[in-house]
Amino acid sequence: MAPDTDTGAFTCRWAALSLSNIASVFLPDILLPRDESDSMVHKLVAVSTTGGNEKATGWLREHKIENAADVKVYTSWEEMLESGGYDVVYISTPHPLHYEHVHKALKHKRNVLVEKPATMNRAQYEKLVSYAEEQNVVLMEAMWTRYLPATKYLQEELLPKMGPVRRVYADFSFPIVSPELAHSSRFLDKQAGAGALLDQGVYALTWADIALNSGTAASTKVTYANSMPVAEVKDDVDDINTVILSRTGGPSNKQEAVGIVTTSMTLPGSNKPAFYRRLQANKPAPSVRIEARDAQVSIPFPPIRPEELHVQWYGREFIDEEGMEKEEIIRKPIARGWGIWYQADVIAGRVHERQKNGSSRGEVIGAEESLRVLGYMDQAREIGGIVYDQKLEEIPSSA
Ligand SMILES: NC(=O)C1=CN([C@@H]2O[C@H](COP(=O)(O)OP(=O)(O)OC[C@H]3O[C@@H](n4cnc5c(N)ncnc54)[C@H](OP(=O)(O)O)[C@@H]3O)[C@@H](O)[C@H]2O)C=CC1
Ligand SMILES: O=C1OC[C@@H](O)[C@H](O)[C@H]1O
Repeated sequence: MAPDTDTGAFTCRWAALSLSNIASVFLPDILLPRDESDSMVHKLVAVSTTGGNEKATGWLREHKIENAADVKVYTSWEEMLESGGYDVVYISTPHPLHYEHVHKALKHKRNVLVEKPATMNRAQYEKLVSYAEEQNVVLMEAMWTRYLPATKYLQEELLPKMGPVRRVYADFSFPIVSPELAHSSRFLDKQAGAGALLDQGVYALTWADIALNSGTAASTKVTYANSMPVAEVKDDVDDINTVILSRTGGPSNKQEAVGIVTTSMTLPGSNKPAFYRRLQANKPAPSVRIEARDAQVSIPFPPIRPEELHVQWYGREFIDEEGMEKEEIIRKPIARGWGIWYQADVIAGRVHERQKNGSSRGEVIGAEESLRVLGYMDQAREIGGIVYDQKLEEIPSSA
C-alpha cells in the first residue's frame, strides 16, 4: 500500500501493461494535476512494453511523465505482473489478449482495470469474475462512459423520474476505417479482434443496457441482428451492424421495451486526421435517444463522452406557445482532461477501502453490467453471423 500524501490523499500506484494508443490517453489523463482537496492522486510506477526500453523511454518523454526516472520499465509483462509494487494494473492490449493478461494478473493477486471489451465473450469474463473473487482482488472493465457525470446523473436522477422506458436508439458510428488504413491495423485484423460490434457496439449496447435495465427486474435479450462487413477487406470484418434488443417481463409483462442499436467504422463520412479531436465534436444529431412514458432524453455525439442531456418532458406544463415540447439542456461537464480518469478513481477508491479495512473475497466493479453487454454481443454475433477464430474465444485449460 502506498503511503498517503501530506494532504492525506491516497496515492494509487499504477502499472501499465502495454503502451497502446489508449494508454497514451488514459495515463496522462489520470496524472493531470488535481485540486488539493481531492482525496486521491494517481502515480505511474511501472510499464511493460513489447517495444523495448527505447519505446518506453520515448513514451515517457513524449508524455512528459513527471517522475519518469522512477518508472520501472519491463520488457516482459509476465515479469511486471509477478514483481508487483503497484496498486492497480491497467491492461490495454487488443481484446483477444485480455483473457490471458487478466488471468495472469489475477494469479499474482493484482487489482486489474482492463480495457473494453473486457474479453471476447461472456464465458471468458464469467471465468475471470469468479477468479477475481477467489483471489480476493478487484477487477473492473474500463467502460469509462458509465462513470462520467452525465451518465451518472441520467441513471441516478433522470431515469427514475421519466417513467418506464419503452424504446431506446443507440448508435456509435465513427469512421475509423478508411481505404488508406493498413490491413494490419487492429481495426482490420481479425486476429486482433477487429470488428465494429466489439469495438464500438460495446458502447452503444451499454447505453441500451442503461436505458433498459436500470431499476427493473425485466429481462432483455437480442431478438434480431444484421451485420455488413467492411468492403474490400479479406476477412469479414463487421462494420454496419444493427441489433434489436427486446425487454420482456416485470409485473403483468408491463415492462415491454425495445432497443435499436447500430454501429459503423466507416459511416458517417471519411476518416481524416485528428482522430481524438474529431471525437470531441458535439454533433446535433443525437447518438442516443431514450423514450420513456413521461419524457425523452437525447445524447449528442460522441456517445462515449457525453456532457449534455437534452430532455423533453411530456405534459401540458412543458408545452410552449407553439404547441411544442420545450427542451431542457442539462450540462454535466467533464471536470478535466478527456474524462477517462473517472473510472480510475472508482477502482482506486475500492482498492484503498479494501487496503484499509481488509477483505476476504474479491469484487468485480460493474460485473453484472459487463456480463450483460458481453452476453448481448454473443447473441448478436450468433444471429448476425460475426465469427472469430475459435482460438480467440477459448478458455485455456491451464487457466
Ligand atoms: N476506452 C477507450 O476509449 C478505448 C479503448 N480501447 C481498447 O483498448 C485496447 C487497445 O486498443 P488500442 O489502444 O487501439 O491498441 P493499439 O493497437 O494502439 O495497442 C495495442 C498494444 O498492445 C500491445 N501488444 C500487442 N500485442 C501484444 C502481445 N502479444 N503481448 C503483449 N502486448 C501486446 C502493444 O503495446 P506495446 O508495444 O507497448 O507492447 C500494442 O501497441 C482494445 O481492447 C480497445 O478496444 C481502444 C481505444 C479507445
Ligand atoms: O473505445 C473506443 O473509443 C473510441 C473509438 O473510436 C475506438 O475505436 C474505440 O476503441
